[in-house]
Amino acid sequence: MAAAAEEGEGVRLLGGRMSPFTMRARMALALRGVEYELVEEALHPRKSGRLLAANPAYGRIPVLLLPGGRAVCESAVIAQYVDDAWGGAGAGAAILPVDPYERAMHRFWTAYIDDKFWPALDAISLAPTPEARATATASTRAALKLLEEAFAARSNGGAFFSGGGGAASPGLLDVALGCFLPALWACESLNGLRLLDDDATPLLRAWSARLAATPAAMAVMPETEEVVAFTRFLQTKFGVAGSK
Ligand SMILES: N[C@@H](CCC(=O)N[C@@H](CS)C(=O)NCC(=O)O)C(=O)O
Repeated sequence: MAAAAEEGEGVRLLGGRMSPFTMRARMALALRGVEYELVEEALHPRKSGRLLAANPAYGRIPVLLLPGGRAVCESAVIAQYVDDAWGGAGAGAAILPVDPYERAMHRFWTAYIDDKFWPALDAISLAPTPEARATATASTRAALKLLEEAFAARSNGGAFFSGGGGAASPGLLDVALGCFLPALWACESLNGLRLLDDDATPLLRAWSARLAATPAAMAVMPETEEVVAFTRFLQTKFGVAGSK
């Protein structure tokens, strides 16, 4: 394991096992070989004082708590912090590419995933009407199409978005999109859809299977059935009728 960024008590991650953003942070920690404790935060019926103190800006999980009490919030920021803080001897492969343009591309597409792809995917299962569900499905497919093109451009024929001429380790963009795979598979199952398939998104479909088979993903991705049950719970909570 890589040495912790600071001396003292261990690294902790405030998060939730079913939270995709927590999965993103956990995959980054695993890729860098960082030892940490996952502290499960119950967001309902109210958030803990610990979470609100650690993330007063958003009050959201995940939050990385460093020895000494400092906190890093926002999953993409956490992934990049982990990359910066736990490099060096004994660390796992780098999460961001070395090339400045590729680094910029990883950050750009990570923001796109959070701003466009995830809200569209999330809206499919939580849509209040069949029309809204159809609109969200079309937006999700359009986003995946762009991400398919991004994969072709960034992977350079390699196994992951991180490309690098055959580099076999996932990077920022892999964990940024990969953390939503369990939700995507659950959405497919709940709504009788294929979102990743060999016709529209052959590269992403193959990538998704490769990423899910990595130790970093296997350690944190819940079974699809668990995510289906969690989505049904959310549908009930928000008073939304499922499509099946
Ligand atoms: N942009 C944030 C999103 C985090 C997020 O939405 N977390 C959810 C759980 S998956 C949460 O804390 N929800 C509670 C809330 O929004 O109040 C990140 O990347 O970390």
